[in-house]
Amino acid sequence: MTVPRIALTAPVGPSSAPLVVLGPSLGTSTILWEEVVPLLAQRYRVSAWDLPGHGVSPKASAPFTVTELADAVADVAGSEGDSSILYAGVSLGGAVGLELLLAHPRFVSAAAIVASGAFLGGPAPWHERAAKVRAQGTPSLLSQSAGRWFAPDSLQKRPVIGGRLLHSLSDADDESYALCCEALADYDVRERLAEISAPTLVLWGEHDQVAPESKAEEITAAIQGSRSQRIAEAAHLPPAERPHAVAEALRRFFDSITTRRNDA
Ligand SMILES: O=C(O)CCC(=O)CC(=O)O
Repeated sequence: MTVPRIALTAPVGPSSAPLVVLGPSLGTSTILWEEVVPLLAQRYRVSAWDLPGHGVSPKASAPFTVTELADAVADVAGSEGDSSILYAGVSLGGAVGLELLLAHPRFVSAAAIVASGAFLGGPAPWHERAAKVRAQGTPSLLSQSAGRWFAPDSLQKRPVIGGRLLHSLSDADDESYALCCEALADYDVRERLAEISAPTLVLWGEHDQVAPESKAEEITAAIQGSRSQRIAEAAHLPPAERPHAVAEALRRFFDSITTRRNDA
């Protein structure tokens, strides 16, 4: 395994504000968070990262684990000079969030896990998807992914961002996408959730079939003090489908951490 390389956008927001780092779901890019960033940047410095071979991150050519992706995020976010960060990630980006809380508990002071879970299906479906992408490319996933990503009305209501996200998928590097699938094949932190003590918020889309409410409940049942919140009219990509609802939930959550810190 080799540590994958990822790119982080330059932070936007007040220069002395706490840093919020936002992570993508598989097949998407920083576009996923584009409408949330300005809403959070009123109070936070906000950066987003791209998966290997997606958006502007370099392609991957060797296997990596979700833990190693989390190490890469901690490494690039650490180069911003903050002693700790706040984090939110969607699906694979949420899995990275749980790994960050486990492996970098001093650096990640709170995380929001969005449309994700402690286990995302296991080896068989991910190896199957990796093989399909290596044989036929990411464009072969478009219609099925669109069906899973968006709630019934989301694409009609938000065709521009929906279309751009689907372009992120067809533009993603095939081998990097396949390597992300293989990282998810081996991902399972269910037995380790109770080790997490940092504040954790779980957001789930009411129409999400990839990470439904049961996955959110599995996390909140195991992490003491964590809580979950449903995002209505969203499926697997709530930040793009309901940016204001997601930004509001994140802002309340992060404000509760930073207020506590300021009062201490
Ligand atoms: O979104 C992820 O990071 C993993 C789940 C997934 O692949 C969703 C999809 O494309 O159908």
